[in-house]
Amino acid sequence: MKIIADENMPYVDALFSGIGDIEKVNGRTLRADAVEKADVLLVRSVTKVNAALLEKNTRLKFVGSATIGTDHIDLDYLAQRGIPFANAPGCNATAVGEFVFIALLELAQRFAQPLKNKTVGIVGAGNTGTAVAKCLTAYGVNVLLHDPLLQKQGDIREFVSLETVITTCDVISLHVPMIKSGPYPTQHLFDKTRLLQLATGTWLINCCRGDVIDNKALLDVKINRPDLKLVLDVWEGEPHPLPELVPLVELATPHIAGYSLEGRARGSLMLYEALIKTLGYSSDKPFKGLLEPHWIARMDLHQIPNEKALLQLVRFVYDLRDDDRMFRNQFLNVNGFDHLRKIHQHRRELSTLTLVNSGQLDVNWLFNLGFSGIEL
Ligand SMILES: NC(=O)C1=CN([C@@H]2O[C@H](COP(=O)(O)OP(=O)(O)OC[C@H]3O[C@@H](n4cnc5c(N)ncnc54)[C@H](O)[C@@H]3O)[C@@H](O)[C@H]2O)C=CC1
Ligand SMILES: O=C(O)C(=O)[C@H](O)COP(=O)(O)O
Repeated sequence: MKIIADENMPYVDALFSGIGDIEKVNGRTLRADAVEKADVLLVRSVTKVNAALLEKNTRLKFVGSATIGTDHIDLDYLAQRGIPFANAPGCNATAVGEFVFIALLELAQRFAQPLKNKTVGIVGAGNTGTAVAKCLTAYGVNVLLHDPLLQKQGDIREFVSLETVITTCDVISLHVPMIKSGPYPTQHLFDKTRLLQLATGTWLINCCRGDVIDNKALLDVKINRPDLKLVLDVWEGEPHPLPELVPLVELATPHIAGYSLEGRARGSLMLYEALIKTLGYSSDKPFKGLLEPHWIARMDLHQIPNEKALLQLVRFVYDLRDDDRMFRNQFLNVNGFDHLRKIHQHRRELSTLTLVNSGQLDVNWLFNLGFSGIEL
């Protein structure tokens, strides 16, 4: 069996080598000739899987995408050809949740505006939006959710309108899929009109898809609104973001909000499990066996951390400023964006740091936030 896998998908050898011969490819430049002989195709968000890519292939038994987003997959075409498909919903939710939380702690310190006093509006309350809400709620931040689809489906959480989010929230974090049509499209959901409605001093975060914000309009608005603070992990026109926009963004990263090692390992493992189910085999790969232990084992807590100390604590695990710095140095290089994504190996989740509570401190909120904990 021939397995063609994106070279940026970790743990492919550990998981799939017993199933077939693996060929690793650049997913961004993948073309029909290269997948002609594939029995299994494993992709990431940069590969458009459609009739043009698969026209020469008559043997494909499975397509997997190690992502939650499926906007790069022609699902109707796969269904029409009877090719089983799986993606990896939720694999990177914790990573995105922690990324947004850490970004907000960074902005709070930078602008001396405590995060605790802010109201955060989350647009799209699925896997990643819920993970952001979990971190913020654990820390005691007020959160408002907007998700008309979940609201209609009877989700018991409280929801507000998009207008309420835009006009009343101090922070807005976007977590919707890329949808071009239908009753709730998200392409340019934040167009010039909505961007102009943002309240003074709003912090706007986009970790879902670049096209959810009209980036040209954002540039125009931001030039005249220094009060707006932006965190962008995703960009229109990836891998070539608008060059004038990047310097105006507080924290700028190359679509890596979901790139914890744990999140990426979960994505590969979910595809492995879906493939062996499709083939009728049984699973024998434990998640824990895939990951290397983290270099920080445990840390003693002697007092309850304030917001500044909390930021120092999370920076031990993941310092978002490193990714921001590398991005600013590289984004103008032709392959800079993709290069940074390819070499991204340095991020773990908060659970890799065990906090030892030897002083009977009231720190359950830290464990709810994601750190591992031991009570002595
Ligand atoms: N930057 C990164 O590394 C990552 C980006 N993503 C992107 O984020 C998106 C969301 O991821 P998940 O939360 O895991 O997906 P999800 O499918 O679990 O949640 C998306 C939510 O958005 C809601 N939604 C859809 N249209 C909406 C609209 N017009 N207004 C408000 N809510 C709407 C849906 O009802 C759903 O609850 C993905 O589709 C993907 O494009 C996801 C993971 C990592
Ligand atoms: O899950 C998604 O959807 C994402 O956007 C991934 O986190 C990142 O996508 P890749 O480009 O690495 O597949």
